[in-house]
Amino acid sequence: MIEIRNISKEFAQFIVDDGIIKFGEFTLKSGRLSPYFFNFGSFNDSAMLARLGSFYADTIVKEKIEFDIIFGPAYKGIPIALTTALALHNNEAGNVGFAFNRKLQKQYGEGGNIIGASLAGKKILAVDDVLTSGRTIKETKQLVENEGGILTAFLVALDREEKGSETALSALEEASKAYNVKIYVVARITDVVAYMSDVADKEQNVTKIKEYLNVYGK
Ligand SMILES: O=P(O)(O)OC[C@H]1O[C@H](OP(=O)(O)OP(=O)(O)O)[C@H](O)[C@@H]1O
Ligand SMILES: O=C(O)c1cc(=O)[nH]c(=O)[nH]1
Repeated sequence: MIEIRNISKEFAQFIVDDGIIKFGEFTLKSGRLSPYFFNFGSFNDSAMLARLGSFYADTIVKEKIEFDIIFGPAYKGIPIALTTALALHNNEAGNVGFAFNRKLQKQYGEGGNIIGASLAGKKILAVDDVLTSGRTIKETKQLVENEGGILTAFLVALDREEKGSETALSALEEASKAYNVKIYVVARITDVVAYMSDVADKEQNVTKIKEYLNVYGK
C-alpha cells in the first residue's frame, strides 16, 4: 500500500521538536500580543535550512503551484527563496529563477532594491515564514508590481489562522480576496496544536495557544 505523506503534520513535528516555536510574550507586526512565536531565526544551521527548503518545495509540487519566478521579501523571505529554489533544483522539479529585495534602496553600484531575476511580466510566487494579518502580502504585491511583475501566489510555512482586520473572513481569506492572490501554506497552527497535544509535557503551552486563538483565531 502506498502511504500518502502528510506534509503539514511532518512540518508541525519538525518545528515543535526543533524548538522553532517559542513560548513567552511576543509583540507581533500586527501589534497583537502573542504567547507563542514562530521563530524563523532558529532555523540556524545548514541541515535545518535544507529541510525547511524541502517543505516549501514539496508543497509547491503537491499543490501544483504555477509561477515563473520565486520572490523572497526581505528579510526572512530571502533565505527562504534561496533554499526553496535549491530544493526544487535538487528534487529535479526544475531550474527556477529567484529574486529578493532590499529594504533600503541602494544608491551606488548596481543600485535599486531588487536583486536577482527580473520580475517584469512574470508570474511571481512569493515565499515567507508566517502569515498573521496578511499585511506583508499587501507590501509584497506592491513591491512586485513596482517591478512590473504579477503576484499570483504566496506560500508561507505557517498560517497562524488569525481573523482578518477588515471583514469577518480569516486573515488568509481576506488577503487572498483583497490582493487577488492564491495563498498556500505548509502547515497551520491547528496542525501544531494537534501534534503538541500528542506529546507529553506540552499541555500548558497548548492551552496558551488555544486561549490566544479564542481571541484572535479565525
Ligand atoms: O501577516 P503579517 O501581519 O504581515 O505578519 C507576518 C510577517 O511579519 C514578520 O515580518 P517582518 O516584517 O517582521 O519582517 P522581517 O523580520 O522578515 O524583516 C514575519 O516574518 C512575516 O513576514
Ligand atoms: O506576526 C508576526 O510578526 C510574527 C509572528 C510569528 O509567529 N513569527 C514572526 O516572526 N512574526
